[in-house]
Amino acid sequence: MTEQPAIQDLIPANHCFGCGPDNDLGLQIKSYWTGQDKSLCTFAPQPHHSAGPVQYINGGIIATVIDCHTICTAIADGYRQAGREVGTGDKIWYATGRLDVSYRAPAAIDKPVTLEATIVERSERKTLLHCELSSEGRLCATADVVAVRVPDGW
Ligand SMILES: CC(C)(COP(=O)(O)OP(=O)(O)OC[C@H]1O[C@@H](n2cnc3c(N)ncnc32)[C@H](O)[C@@H]1OP(=O)(O)O)[C@@H](O)C(=O)NCCC(=O)NCCSC(=O)Cc1ccccc1
Repeated sequence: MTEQPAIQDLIPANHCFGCGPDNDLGLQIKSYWTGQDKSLCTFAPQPHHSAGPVQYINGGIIATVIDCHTICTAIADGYRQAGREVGTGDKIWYATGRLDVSYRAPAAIDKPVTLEATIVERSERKTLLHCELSSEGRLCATADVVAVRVPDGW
């Protein structure tokens, strides 16, 4: 799994709070392909990512890691569909058009969460993804995401 480079480490000039290697104060999540249409991310929250109760992860942080894991998966898939390695040739860039998160159970702040994204549908302008976030084997959040292809200069 970790022998392949993280998708985020191949995307050039990414300053995103959730997934940009170029954002020193960001979460810097890393995503990896696990199959043709599936990808995985493991995120270790820090104490300051808590909700009101210190033992659980903040909902916005959960939404952010889901957002970034799925959008980076859509970007990597865009390169795959174009027959290119991520980061080569003209830049392929997607933005979040829709992020629909269901919070099903609280996620512990002191345990890593795993995110599994699946590409459900793709067309020229958009990619639909489903994501499941689990903590200690328990499903804590599910999400459906619309990633929309945007121009290089976006
Ligand atoms: C780009 C877009 C989302 C859509 O542009 P438009 O010109 O309006 O697009 P157009 O009308 O040509 O539709 C094309 C296709 O897409 C569909 N569709 C469109 N919208 C929606 C929707 N809302 N919901 C559902 N579907 C929608 C539409 O039906 C059509 O489908 P079709 O092909 O007919 O089947 C624009 O509204 C925007 O910029 N929003 C702000 C985005 C933003 O700020 N996001 C947060 C920051 S990014 C981030 O944080 C992640 C990140 C991390 C790391 C690195 C990079 C990113």
